[in-house]
Amino acid sequence: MAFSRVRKLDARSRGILFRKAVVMLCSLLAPLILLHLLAERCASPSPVRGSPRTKRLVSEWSAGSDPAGRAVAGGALARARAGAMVWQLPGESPAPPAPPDLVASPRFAGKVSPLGEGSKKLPQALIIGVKKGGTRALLEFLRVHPDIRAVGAEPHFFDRNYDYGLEWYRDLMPKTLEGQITMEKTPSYFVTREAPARISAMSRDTKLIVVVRDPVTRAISDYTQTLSKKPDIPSFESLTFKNRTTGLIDTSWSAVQIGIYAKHLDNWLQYFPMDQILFVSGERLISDPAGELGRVQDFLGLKRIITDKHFYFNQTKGFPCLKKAEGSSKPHCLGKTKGRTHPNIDPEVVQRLRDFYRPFNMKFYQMTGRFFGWDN
Ligand SMILES: Nc1ncnc2c1ncn2[C@@H]1O[C@H](COP(=O)(O)OS(=O)(=O)O)[C@@H](OP(=O)(O)O)[C@H]1O
Repeated sequence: MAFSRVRKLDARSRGILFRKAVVMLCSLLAPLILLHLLAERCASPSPVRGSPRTKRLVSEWSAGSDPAGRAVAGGALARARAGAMVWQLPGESPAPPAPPDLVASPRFAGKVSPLGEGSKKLPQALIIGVKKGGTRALLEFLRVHPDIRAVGAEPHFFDRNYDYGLEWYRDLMPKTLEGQITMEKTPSYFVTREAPARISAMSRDTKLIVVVRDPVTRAISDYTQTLSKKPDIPSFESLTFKNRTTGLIDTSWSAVQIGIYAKHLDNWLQYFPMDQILFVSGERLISDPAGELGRVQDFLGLKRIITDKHFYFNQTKGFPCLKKAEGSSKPHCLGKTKGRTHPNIDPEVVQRLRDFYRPFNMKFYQMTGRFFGWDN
């Protein structure tokens, strides 16, 4: 009995001793393990937690950008510069790289303040027409110029919104710095009777730009746009004539009316001298955008900054596009409402319209001193 008690006590004390040893060992090892883990965490990059966007931003940042967020070689901007493929459609050749003077655009070299400095001014130049002439393309291309600032939407001030007053109009404008030109485009001005007097009242020095296009194609383009919104309208052929049998053209139909350029121009010449109006060929704006843009920059008294280096021809779109749009590093084509497929029109009707427009076109060539070649 005594022997067994001694043996029991021995076993208990051995157990206590063992537990104490384990506790001591643990308290010695724990800080060591903790130190080791911390050291490892500092040595290797931490996994990025959060949304895919956060992960992308962090990886772009670590791929190369300075602390201010400007990407350096290998970073977001560098990839975007080389990233014409973002816009590429299957089977399409990639957009050529943007010209270096675009990459280091003066726009981002302090001319336009990211802090929104400058003041809103009334436009010094307007794209007044014509509807479906290529006015959006011209404005988008001009906006690449660091000395041009323009409203994206059509203000329709001198036709629909005149009663709101000039202060309302000015307020729509973007802020500009000294030497920059404020612009807007509203193609309906060209055919608005009151527009020349109203624009002249704002400033007699306003420079006017009119993009003109073969009036027959323009009429079909106009009709195509209406058809896309109202598929139930009568055919182009039936809308063209007052009386199809006599072949009398319905000149009150706006699609026909707008193309009588010489008549509308007469109205403008009551208020503006010819040298204050520039006519841009809608056809050449497609076949040689840089050439037409050169003329526009000269007319606006600007340095020829927009050149053929800024454009590439997008085979799928079938139109010239910008290698880099304003304020962006990506290639940019106009949207799908620009460059629609036109319906087939009865060739006899097309010929009848050509005959109708010919004398007005001749007059227009004479007035403008430029032969647009619509009657070849
Ligand atoms: N680069 C480029 N990309 C796409 N489209 C171009 C371009 N240049 C000129 N065009 C022609 O512009 C036509 C539309 O003219 P507008 O912009 O003046 O139309 S609108 O009056 O503002 O609705 C549009 O007419 P449709 O082809 O009938 O759609 C185009 O032919």
